[in-house]
Amino acid sequence: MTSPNPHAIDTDTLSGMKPLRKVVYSIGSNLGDRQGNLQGAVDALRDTPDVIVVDVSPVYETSPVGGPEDSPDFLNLVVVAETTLEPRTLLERALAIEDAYGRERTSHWAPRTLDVDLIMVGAAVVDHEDLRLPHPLAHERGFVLVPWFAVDPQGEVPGQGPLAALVAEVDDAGITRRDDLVID
Ligand SMILES: Nc1ncnc2c1ncn2[C@@H]1O[C@H](COP(=O)(O)OP(=O)(O)OP(=O)(O)O)[C@@H](O)[C@H]1O
Ligand SMILES: Nc1nc2c(c(=O)[nH]1)N=C(CO)CN2
Repeated sequence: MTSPNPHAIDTDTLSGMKPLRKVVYSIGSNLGDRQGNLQGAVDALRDTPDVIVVDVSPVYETSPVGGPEDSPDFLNLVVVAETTLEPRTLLERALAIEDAYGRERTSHWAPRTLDVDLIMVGAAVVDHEDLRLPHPLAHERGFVLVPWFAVDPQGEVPGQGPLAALVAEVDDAGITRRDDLVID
């Protein structure tokens, strides 16, 4: 008779485990204390149960894409994390973090103290009015691709391909790395 394997995990335990998925956030601010707002958002993500922050990109100063003509420049960064949470729970948390930083929902693409967008959650594909994944514009936005590529050169936008190829195509005029602005 063989003795039981002390390292074995029973199948009930395994089937109850939620998969760990990669989640990528794009965070931007173009009003108020822009660096402080980004730092606050990163801290809030780190404080989120079941979200493990793996990488925080450098900060980039970026020209506004869309929005009013007099829109101020943004500071942008990207956070790469791992999570067992569902996309909708992640969205609720992202919106709560925006609200905590005084975000007023005025017009689409209006200047904002804090914008926390979900770019991808594993291989999830969602197409609802209030949640679209992967983010439908991520693959063409330099302010997302450039920071993301800096910390995750092997990354991919699901359905769109490797970051290395996407970043090579994107217009990076108006995107300046700000190593003087450090996020802890
Ligand atoms: N992937 C996503 N991440 C965050 N919000 C999303 C996503 N998909 C849809 N939304 C919805 O978009 C709303 C936010 O609209 P908002 O005006 O802030 O868009 P935006 O961030 O300015 O524009 P864009 O969608 O071009 O990034 C949220 O209330 C949310 O329900
Ligand atoms: N440079 C820049 N432009 C934008 C940004 C942003 O974060 N950075 N966010 C937008 C809506 O999500 C629209 N335009």
